[in-house]
Amino acid sequence: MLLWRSALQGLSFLCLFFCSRMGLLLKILVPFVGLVLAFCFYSKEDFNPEMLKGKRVIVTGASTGIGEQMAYHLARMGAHVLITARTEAKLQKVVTRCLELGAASAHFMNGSMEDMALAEDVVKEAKHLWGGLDMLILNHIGYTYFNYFDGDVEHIRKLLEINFLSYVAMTVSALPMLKESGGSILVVSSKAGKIGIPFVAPYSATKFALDGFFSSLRQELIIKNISVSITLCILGHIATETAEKTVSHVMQKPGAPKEECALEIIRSGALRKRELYYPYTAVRIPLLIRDWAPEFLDSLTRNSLNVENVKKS
Ligand SMILES: NC(=O)C1=CN([C@@H]2O[C@H](COP(=O)(O)OP(=O)(O)OC[C@H]3O[C@@H](n4cnc5c(N)ncnc54)[C@H](OP(=O)(O)O)[C@@H]3O)[C@@H](O)[C@H]2O)C=CC1
Ligand SMILES: C[C@H](CCC(=O)NCC(=O)O)[C@H]1CC[C@H]2[C@@H]3C(=O)C[C@@H]4C[C@H](O)CC[C@]4(C)[C@H]3CC[C@]12C
Repeated sequence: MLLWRSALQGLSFLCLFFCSRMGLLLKILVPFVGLVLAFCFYSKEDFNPEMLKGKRVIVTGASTGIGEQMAYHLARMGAHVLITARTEAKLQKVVTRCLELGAASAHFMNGSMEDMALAEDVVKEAKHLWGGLDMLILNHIGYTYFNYFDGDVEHIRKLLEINFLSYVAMTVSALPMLKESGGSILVVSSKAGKIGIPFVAPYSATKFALDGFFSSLRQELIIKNISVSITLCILGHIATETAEKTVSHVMQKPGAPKEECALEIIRSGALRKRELYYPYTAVRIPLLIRDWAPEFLDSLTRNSLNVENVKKS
């Protein structure tokens, strides 16, 4: 089977390479290669929602968007959830809904992840509530603009605190409990954390940092035979309220559904996948092109946006 998959992958790469030169890539081979690779890599392994029953799960950035939907899926699966964000009223509503949906328990802690002490306190609260932790879902992001980089280095520093260093701080605090439970870390990242996308330079820097840190940490856990999985979730455009408000004027297609995205993140973490690509074709194909024809990918990405609608600063 492995030989079969390697042969298919090699054939797919060759097709991509030759047809990218002949300009056929866009119309014929991208869907074909996407299907082939989806067949190779994306078999619906047997995920069972029962896997999450009674599991103790922290979800950050869960007052709205993808994080909110992940909380609801976990509740339906009978997990214990501890959710975080800044807005207490929204968190309270999500907790109430989680209990209605069947969560084994549901609690929240509100505050900004600019504060590393909060990052650590959330993990301490999980220990206090449950005596342990099975899954840490790192999902929150700070506010970012979608425009030409304006030279504001302080914005990048602040975004690194919220989008990257707080993820590291929570991981450091949670690792002892995750080692004990053989648990999982799910790191929500972006296509903008793997390839160059215009108008998101500060945000993209924080997502690339996540890949570097957690991919290195995963290697160390394997070397030390520590059974804690790390799943890096590479997302394309998802139809959350914030994303639609931020980019609807430049996107040529609607975002993917946040509910399905949330379920795929949980599924990939429960199956201890190395990486999740969602939507599969919109994310996996560009990553394959990235290393074979980077300039071609850059032009594809620019052409996918209504660049003229972004005001030049
Ligand atoms: N939507 C998309 O197109 C894509 C999303 N992603 C990733 O998916 C994840 C979720 O995105 P999405 O659901 O769209 O984001 P949303 O903006 O919908 O949600 C962000 C969450 O983070 C919380 N948050 C914001 N600022 C802070 C802060 N300073 N400290 C703590 N929490 C904070 C928000 O709550 P509150 O304001 O109450 O604090 C909210 O719960 C992110 O990691 C994002 O990078 C990746 C690719 C595409
Ligand atoms: C515009 C990006 C997608 C470009 C692309 O893939 N085009 C080809 C195609 O669509 O097939 C978006 C990919 C990632 C998005 C950004 C992100 O990672 C999350 C942020 C979430 C925040 O709430 C709003 C803006 C985001 C920066 C979001 C903007 C759109 C993307 C860059």
